[in-house]
Amino acid sequence: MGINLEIKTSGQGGVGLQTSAVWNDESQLAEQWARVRARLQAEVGEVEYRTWLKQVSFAGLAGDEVVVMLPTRFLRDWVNKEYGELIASFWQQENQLVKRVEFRTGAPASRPAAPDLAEPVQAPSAGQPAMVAPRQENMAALDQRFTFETFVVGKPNEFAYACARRVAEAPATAGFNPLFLYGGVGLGKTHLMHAIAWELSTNARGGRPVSVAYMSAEKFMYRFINALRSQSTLEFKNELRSVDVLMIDDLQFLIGKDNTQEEFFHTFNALVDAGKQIVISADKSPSDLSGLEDRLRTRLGCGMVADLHATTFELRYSILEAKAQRAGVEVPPKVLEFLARKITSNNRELEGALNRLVAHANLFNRQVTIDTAHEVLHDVLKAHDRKISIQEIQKRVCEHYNIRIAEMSSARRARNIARPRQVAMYLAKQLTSKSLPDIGRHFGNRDHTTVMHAVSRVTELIAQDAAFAEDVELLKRLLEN
Ligand SMILES: Nc1ncnc2c1ncn2[C@@H]1O[C@H](COP(=O)(O)OP(=O)(O)OP(=O)(O)O)[C@@H](O)[C@H]1O
Repeated sequence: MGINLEIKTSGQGGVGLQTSAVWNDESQLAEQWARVRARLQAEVGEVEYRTWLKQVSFAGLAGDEVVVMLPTRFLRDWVNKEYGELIASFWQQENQLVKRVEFRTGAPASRPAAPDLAEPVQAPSAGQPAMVAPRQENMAALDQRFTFETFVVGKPNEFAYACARRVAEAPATAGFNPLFLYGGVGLGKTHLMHAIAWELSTNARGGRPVSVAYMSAEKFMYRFINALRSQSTLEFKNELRSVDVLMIDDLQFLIGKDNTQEEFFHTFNALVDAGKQIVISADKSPSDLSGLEDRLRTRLGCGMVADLHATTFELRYSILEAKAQRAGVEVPPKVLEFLARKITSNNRELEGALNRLVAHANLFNRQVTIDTAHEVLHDVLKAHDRKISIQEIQKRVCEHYNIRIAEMSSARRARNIARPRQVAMYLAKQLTSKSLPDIGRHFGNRDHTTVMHAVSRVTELIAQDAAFAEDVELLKRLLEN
C-alpha cells in the first residue's frame, strides 16, 4: 500500500474535526481505532504499550488527518517521535482517507462537567472550544461555579481580585510572577485560583495556546511520591515543567514535607526561569509560612503577594445577595442583613448558611424570614455567639485604646473614653447576636437607644475616616480569629 504520511505536532486541542464519506462513521472510526491500538500493543509489547501508548486517545478524523491526543506535551512529543510513523501506518491501513496523524495535547471529544486541570490542558486558539483533560480519579477538578463572574468583589478582596485578573489576562508579566494569594479559611483563595485557571483555559490570548496545571499542594505531593515509587520522576518533572502556568493551592500543606518542598522548589525555579507563570495560594503570607525553607519563602515573596482580608458586612451582604439571586430564591433584604451580620467568620460558612435556609424553604414550601433563619440556623448562630462574648470585645477594645475595662461601664463622656466604648458597642452588635438592650446592659445598663446611636456614629466614622476604619477592622479581625 502506498503510504504518504506526514506527522504533525500541534499544541492546539482537537477541534473542528469534520469528516466526510463512508470512513467517518463514528462507530466505524471507533472500531478502527480499537484495531490500531490492538496492533500497537502487539507490536511494541505490553510494558512499552502501557508506559507510552495507553494514554493516546483518538479525537477524530479531520479531512485526511487523524487527530490523537496525549495528556501532556512531554508525552505528545515523545510518542510522536518514537511511535508516530507506526501509528500513522496502522491508521492508513485501516482507513484509506488517512494521510496524516496529528498529535495534540489535551483530551478527546467529550467535555466533562468541569475540566480537570491537574493534568496540563491546552487552551484553544481564538474561536475554538477549550480542550479539557478527562476527569480522572485522584485529581483536583475545577469547580464550574468558581469563575471571575461569580466572584463578588469588595474592599477586602479587590486587590487580590485585580491581581488574579491581571495574571489571567497576561500571565508571566513582570512583577506578577509568582502571584501569591493568601488569607484565612474560606475567604475565596480557591475560588480565585479556579477563576484564573478557567479564564486561561478558555480564553486564548492572540491565538497562542496556554497550558495550565492546577493542583493542591497535597496532590502535588501525592503525585510526586507516586512518581518516586513508580520510578517515573523524570516524567513527572517534565510534565510539570512543560506547562505555561503552574497553580498550587494550599501551599501550607508542604510545611514539614522536606522532600516534596525540595522538588517543588526546583520545579518553581525551572518554570520561573523559563518565563512561566506560577500562582500559589496559602493561608499565610510567605514570610509567615514558618516551616517552609527560607530559600523557598524568599522566592515565593518576590513577585506579587496579595492578601484576602477578613470580610466586611458589605461584602458578606453582597455575596449573599448574589448567591440568592443565582439560586433563583427570594430572600428578603432583612434576612440577608441578619445573616451578614451574624455569620462573620468566612464566606464558606456564610454560603453554607444560605444554602441551608434556601433548602429548608424549598422543602417545606415556606418563605425565608428572620424567624426561619433563627430556627434553621440556631446551631450556627449559637456557635458564633459562643465564639465572641461582649466581655471579650470590651477587653480587646480597652487594650487597643489603652483604657481601663471599668470605663466600658462608667459614666465618663470624654472623647478618649466614649469613642472606644462606642466602638465596643458597635462590635458587639456586629459580632454577636445580642439584642440592643442586651448590649446596653453590658455597658453600665445603658439604654438601647444609646447603643443604636453608637452603632450609627461608628458606621459614619468608618465611612469618613480611613484610619479609624482600619482600627475597627483590625479589632474585628483580632476578635474573629
Ligand atoms: N468574594 C466571593 N464571592 C463569591 N463567593 C465567594 C467569595 N469568597 C468566597 N466565596 C465562596 O466561599 C466558599 C469558600 O471559598 P474558597 O474555597 O475559595 O476559600 P479558601 O480561601 O480557598 O478557603 P480554604 O483556606 O479553606 O482553602 C466558596 O464556595 C466560594 O465560592
